[in-house]
Amino acid sequence: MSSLEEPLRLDKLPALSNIDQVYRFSSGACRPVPEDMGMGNCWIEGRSCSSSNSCNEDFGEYKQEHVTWRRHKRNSFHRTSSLGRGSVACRNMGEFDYLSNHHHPSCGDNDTGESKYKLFKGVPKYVKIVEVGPRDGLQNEKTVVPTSVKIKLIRKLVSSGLAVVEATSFVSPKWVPQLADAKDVMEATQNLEGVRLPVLTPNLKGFEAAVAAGAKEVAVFASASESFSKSNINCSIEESLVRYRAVTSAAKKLSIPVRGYVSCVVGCPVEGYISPSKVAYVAKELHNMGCFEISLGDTVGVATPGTVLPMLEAVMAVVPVEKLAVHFHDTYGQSLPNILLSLQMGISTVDSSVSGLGGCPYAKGASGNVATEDVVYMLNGLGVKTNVDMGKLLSAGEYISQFLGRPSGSKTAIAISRRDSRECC
Ligand SMILES: CC(C)(COP(=O)([O-])OP(=O)([O-])OC[C@H]1O[C@@H](n2cnc3c(N)ncnc32)[C@H](O)[C@@H]1OP(=O)([O-])[O-])[C@@H](O)C(=O)NCCC(=O)NCCSC(=O)C[C@@](C)(O)CC(=O)[O-]
Repeated sequence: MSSLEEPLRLDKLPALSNIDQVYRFSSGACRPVPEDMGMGNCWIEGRSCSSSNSCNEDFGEYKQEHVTWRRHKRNSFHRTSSLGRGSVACRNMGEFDYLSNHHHPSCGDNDTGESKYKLFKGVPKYVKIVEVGPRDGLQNEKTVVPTSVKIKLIRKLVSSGLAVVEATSFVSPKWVPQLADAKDVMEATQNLEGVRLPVLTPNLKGFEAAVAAGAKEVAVFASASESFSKSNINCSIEESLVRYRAVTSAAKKLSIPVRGYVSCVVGCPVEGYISPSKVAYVAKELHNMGCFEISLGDTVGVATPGTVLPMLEAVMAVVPVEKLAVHFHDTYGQSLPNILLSLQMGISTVDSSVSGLGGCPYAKGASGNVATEDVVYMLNGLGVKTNVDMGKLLSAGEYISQFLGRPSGSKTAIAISRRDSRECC
């Protein structure tokens, strides 16, 4: 038994033998080609690359292709919503713009020969952010958030340029009452343009309800921990894989893309340390059944770069890196270093939650997801594109934090709002 109150002890962590290991994964901004989604239409962004993940080292033209939907143009950092005094609109973004966009050579640049930049070489030029705030963020709130607030939050997030916003879950309302309005949320948002709105489906019943409500993309969620699987979805890992094969096969018939989650990829609230081979097994099964992307979730937020590295190594041995995403909770404040390491290893899809909302109702003690604002700030600082307008993102975070009546969980949002209250008043 391990307690969430204590981080995984050093003696339980696999040794981080050599930072050079990271260089082996410098695959750059490899993106899946459209057919790789397995099901339905999809979009790709980035350079094409071979199945071996070894991108052409000529960091030339960065390609953007869109297949089925309109993309938002990248908005200027200065263009913000028109809120009142002290809010996003009155921000003097000048200094912040410099700090957050100050350019460091990333993988898109020619080698400067400067050793200090070598560590950034594997970092992709574009990172797709999967915003999970409306689902993961709100599923654990004590008070149920009204449907109209959820819909407004989703609209605000979409208007910030986020290309994927996980909208809700079609799970049992007895298990997660906060998302009992999934049908209404989906129906009100399904026609938003320029965005994908996946929803969680734990079984065929949820899948059918999601499709009936207009969902065009779904996600299944397995676990690398037997105990967590039982407490979260009331079945064993193997039973869950049987259910998910039924979902992916039904989805394939309708050309609906399915994302797969693996929870507890480093630690479990009951079992403690989870071995990388267990994570790799579940990830491979999800990939084999047709999931176009596998998101690796540190559900309880205990991971550090020292535990993320061997876990990713094991998973990348069985699932192509361009099909992987990372999903960190920030319980121990390790999300950003974990994300940076993941990027260095070639991963270019990151899950996050506006204002750092979140936590799983079946992972007691776990805190919210890494805040989207903090991820965007770090990526801007690395010179990595996200297509997210920080001003509009801050406005979405401000909106939901005000509604919930508590300060944002994003350090970036807090820093900017403190600075603005000094400068604007
Ligand atoms: C999986 C079940 C449904 C099994 O729940 P169960 O009780 O074992 O299922 P059951 O088949 O015995 O059905 C019980 C009742 O639920 C109904 N039911 C059955 N399925 C559905 C459905 N899809 N939608 C609506 N209702 C459903 C079913 O019709 C029945 O209704 P009753 O006859 O009692 O009135 C339940 O355990 C459940 O809903 N669990 C979801 C828990 C959840 O959402 N957890 C949070 C997800 S977060 C996570 O997993 C981590 C992640 C993804 O964020 C990544 C990370 O952070 O690491």
